[in-house]
Amino acid sequence: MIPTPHIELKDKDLIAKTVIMPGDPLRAKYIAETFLKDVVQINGVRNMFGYTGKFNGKKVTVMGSGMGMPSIGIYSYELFKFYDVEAIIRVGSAGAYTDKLKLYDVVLAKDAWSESSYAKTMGVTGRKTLPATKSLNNRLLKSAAKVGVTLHTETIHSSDVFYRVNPDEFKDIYEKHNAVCVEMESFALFTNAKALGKKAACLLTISDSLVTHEATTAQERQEAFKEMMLVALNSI
Ligand SMILES: O=P(O)(O)O[C@H]1O[C@H](CO)[C@@H](O)[C@H]1O
Ligand SMILES: O=c1cc[nH]c(=O)[nH]1
Repeated sequence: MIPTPHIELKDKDLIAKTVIMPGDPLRAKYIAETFLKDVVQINGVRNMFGYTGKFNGKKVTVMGSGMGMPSIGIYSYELFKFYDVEAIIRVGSAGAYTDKLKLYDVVLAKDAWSESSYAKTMGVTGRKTLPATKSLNNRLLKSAAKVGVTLHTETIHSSDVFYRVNPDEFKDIYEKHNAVCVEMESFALFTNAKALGKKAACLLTISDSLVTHEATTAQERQEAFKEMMLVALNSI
């Protein structure tokens, strides 16, 4: 069934087996322009830009997911199911729930805890915690060691809500679920991987802290996450 409703490409060979997926489509463009050679654009529907190119001679696709679980749910499902993608590595920003994490620290999600009903709705599990794919995480850990980046391998919180009525709720989530930071997509990504027998992982750079209230600018978020991107690219 290609093209799909949200990806316009007719030739699935133009999409690599591994897709690196930031939330922001402009970050996808930046990664393609900065790190890849022989780049072709593979999607522009709804401005959800995707590109395929070569990194160190290896084919890789980078494509935006949009924000939140419904959005990454659509794109990751179409890539896994209809474009024969085997692995998706999300590269995102996250808010720290503990002062042990500093701005620009890089977290590798061991698993994602969520209040979301996404996994239940998909018939995958009623559990609220889903793991990343271990073999893919091991590849990312090896890559990080090679490029000299420290990864904090931890449980993360995948939230349906960015603006909470009670901004202090994060303290409870940190204590009860050991989730060290918050983002908004991994739980759906891990669900789709499990549903379709594929691989998924998530690297996050700390962009702000709910504890200290420090924050990065939008421009910094778009461009300054090079360490995480190099870990993802060198794992391929
Ligand atoms: O930087 P990205 O990948 O978009 O990730 C985080 O940033 C967005 C919120 O600002 C959410 O998508 C959250 O998961
Ligand atoms: O989802 C997110 C991402 C970054 N910072 C937050 O507070 N939440």
